[in-house]
Amino acid sequence: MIKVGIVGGTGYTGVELLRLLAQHPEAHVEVITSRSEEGLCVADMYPNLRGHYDYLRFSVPDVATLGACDVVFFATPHGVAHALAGELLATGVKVIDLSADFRLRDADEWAQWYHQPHGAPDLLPEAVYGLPEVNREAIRGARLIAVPGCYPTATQLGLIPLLETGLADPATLIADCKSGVSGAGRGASVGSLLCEAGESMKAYAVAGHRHLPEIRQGLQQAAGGPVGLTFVPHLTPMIRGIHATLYARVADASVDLQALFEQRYADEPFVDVMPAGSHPETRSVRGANVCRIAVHRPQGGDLVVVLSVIDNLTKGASGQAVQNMNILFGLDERAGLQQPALLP
Ligand SMILES: NC(=O)C1=CN([C@@H]2O[C@H](COP(=O)(O)OP(=O)(O)OC[C@H]3O[C@@H](n4cnc5c(N)ncnc54)[C@H](OP(=O)(O)O)[C@@H]3O)[C@@H](O)[C@H]2O)C=CC1
Ligand SMILES: CC(=O)N[C@@H](CCC(=O)OP(=O)(O)O)C(=O)O
Repeated sequence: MIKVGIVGGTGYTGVELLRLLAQHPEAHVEVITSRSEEGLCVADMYPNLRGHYDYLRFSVPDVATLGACDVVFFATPHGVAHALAGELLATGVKVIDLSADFRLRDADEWAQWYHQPHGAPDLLPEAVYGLPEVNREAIRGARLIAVPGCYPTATQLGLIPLLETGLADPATLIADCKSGVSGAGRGASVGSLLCEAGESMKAYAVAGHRHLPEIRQGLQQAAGGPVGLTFVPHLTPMIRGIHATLYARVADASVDLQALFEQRYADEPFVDVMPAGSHPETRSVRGANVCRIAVHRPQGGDLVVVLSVIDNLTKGASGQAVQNMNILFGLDERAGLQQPALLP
């Protein structure tokens, strides 16, 4: 059994890790932290987990306790993994970070977007960006994984088949993305109130969102050169889900895009290329570690529209983190992740 520690057990991604790991055949959660709920039984906070973690109580983050685990997930705000990852790695623990702390290769760029100095630039060279569909081999040998963000996962999976093949104009990409409210974390905020977010929809961070450099970094790797990307996130009245509508110019009308996407993801257990003409819904991925994609070329023109949906908490965070753990420890990549979506 893989001994698992989770730092940040009271947030949305922390409890999603617990939900997924409860069914994992090879992993056992030994430590879960919360500074605010120290001593509380996990099942007392989360009744849906009663019967699964009756032995487990929240404890304050402590390197000695976490250091007895085989792998530690960070489900914490930015900066926490910077402070603790180095010490844990030194004790031989593998670290899988769900925050953005190690996603950008460049420490200065990270500091610019996250408005604080990078807390562990010495660890950046060994951090592996945990998008299995691109970096599976590097993940296998890694000690430190940076799990991609939710918008970046949906956007990159939707666009990379067009960029890797050189088909899309890399200078004119557009990602028009909608997120459920849980993307903003479990902390109380006016913008997340039912009466605020439940009856409205809005764009935000149009001038520049911190996922822009992360998405750009991944797309540039796929394109093998610079990309021009417009990324506009929106907050929508649902609790979970990302819907990315992606636009790219593809001049070559002879290419069978459906076949291209099907071939690119033929061996991927968690990317579902839907039949031509499909309109994937976020409800069809709720609770499932899957990205469903549909590719359209309206009126046969040169503007291609890719629709990409994920659950922000599953393929967009905790499910992808468990997928990384499975690869890291040489397990079946699907272990603990094969449940279908909750809704049709
Ligand atoms: N929500 C989402 O859809 C996604 C989130 N992410 C990323 O995952 C991370 C967690 O997100 P989410 O679960 O939504 O966040 P939440 O705000 O819901 O939860 C944060 C957790 O971190 C703990 N925490 C906060 N500050 C510290 C600290 N200084 N030291 C130790 N623990 C701390 C909190 O517990 P306590 O204060 O009790 O210690 C809490 O359990 C974030 O970096 C987020 O950006 C990534 C992809 C998608
Ligand atoms: C709806 C909403 O607020 N979404 C969050 C992004 C989701 C997320 O947590 O991404 P990181 O892991 O990169 O922080 C936001 O826009 O900041």
